[in-house]
Amino acid sequence: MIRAGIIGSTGYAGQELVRILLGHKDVEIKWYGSRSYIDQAYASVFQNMFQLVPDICKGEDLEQLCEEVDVVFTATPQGLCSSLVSENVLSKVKIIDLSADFRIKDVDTYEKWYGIKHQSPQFIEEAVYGLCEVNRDKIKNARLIANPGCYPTCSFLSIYPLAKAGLIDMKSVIVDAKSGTSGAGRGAKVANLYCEVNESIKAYGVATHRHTPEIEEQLSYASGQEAVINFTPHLVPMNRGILVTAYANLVKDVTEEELRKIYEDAYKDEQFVRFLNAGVCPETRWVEGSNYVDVNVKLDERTHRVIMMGAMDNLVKGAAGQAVQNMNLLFGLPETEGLLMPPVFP
Ligand SMILES: NC(=O)C1=CN([C@@H]2O[C@H](COP(=O)(O)OP(=O)(O)OC[C@H]3O[C@@H](n4cnc5c(N)ncnc54)[C@H](OP(=O)(O)O)[C@@H]3O)[C@@H](O)[C@H]2O)C=CC1
Ligand SMILES: CC(=O)N[C@@H](CCC(=O)OP(=O)(O)O)C(=O)O
Repeated sequence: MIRAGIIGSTGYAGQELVRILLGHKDVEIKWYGSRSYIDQAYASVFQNMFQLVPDICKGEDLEQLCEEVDVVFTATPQGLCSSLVSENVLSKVKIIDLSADFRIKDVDTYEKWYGIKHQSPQFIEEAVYGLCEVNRDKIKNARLIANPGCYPTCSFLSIYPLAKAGLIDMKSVIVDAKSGTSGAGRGAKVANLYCEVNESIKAYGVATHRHTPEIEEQLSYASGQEAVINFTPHLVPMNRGILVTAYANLVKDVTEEELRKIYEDAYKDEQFVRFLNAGVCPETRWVEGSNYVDVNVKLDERTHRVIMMGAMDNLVKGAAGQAVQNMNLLFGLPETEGLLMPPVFP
């Protein structure tokens, strides 16, 4: 059995990790980490876990946790994981960090977009960006995984096949993205109150959102060119889900059939990326509660642009599901273990 600890188990991403790991036959959760609910029953925080989780919440103590578990998930705010990780910790356990601390290779870029000082830049180079579909082999031997961001996962997987094929102008990419409010976390904020969010939709972080450099970096690796994108996220009145509609200029003439063949080839062996039939647009409701990303592509001959679409559950493939996918790779398990639950509907 793999012994797991979750720092931040009482957040939205953390509680989703608990739900997924409880259904994983090779994992036992040993540590339900919290800041606000120390010594309280986990099931008193999340009543859906009544009679399923008898454990109490514990404070964050990575040095002690290292002695008790094989893998630690940090589902905590930006800056916490980088303030805890050390050579001693990494010599004892695998760390899967759901925050952005180790996603961006250039520390100045991280500090500029996140507005905080990085606490352990010495581990950035070694950290592996945990996008399993692209970095599978590197992930298997890693000690420290930077679990990708939610918007970046959906944006990148929607665009990746054409970026890799060199068919789009990497300075023309526009990503229009929408997220349910669980993406903003469980902490109380006026902007996320029911009356502020319900029956409304708004853009936010326009031209300044911190996921912009993460998406650009990964698209640059995939295409071998410098990617410069416009990324505009929107908050929509639903609990879960991310929808991406991305646009780019084609750099050469191509048919819709050729575009579709590129996607088919890119994703034919990927269990969690579903390339939809022609004409079907991804919808968040068809992936909710699952680790699937649905993608599709459409050629607009009139404008000589391509439209790339994706839908995914921000808490599953965008956070906890992807973290478990990474854990499976780290421990030599089938990548899909514990993750094949079908989407829920309605
Ligand atoms: N929500 C999402 O869709 C996604 C989130 N992520 C990332 O996952 C991480 C968690 O996000 P999310 O679950 O939304 O956030 P939440 O605000 O819902 O949860 C934050 C968690 O971190 C704990 N925490 C906060 N400060 C500390 C601290 N100083 N020491 C120990 N624990 C602390 C909180 O504990 P307590 O509740 O007990 O105070 C809580 O369990 C973030 O880095 C986020 O960027 C990544 C992808 C998607
Ligand atoms: C709706 C909403 O507010 N979403 C969050 C992104 C989700 C998140 O937690 O960020 P990471 O994926 O980088 O971890 C935001 O825009 O800041």
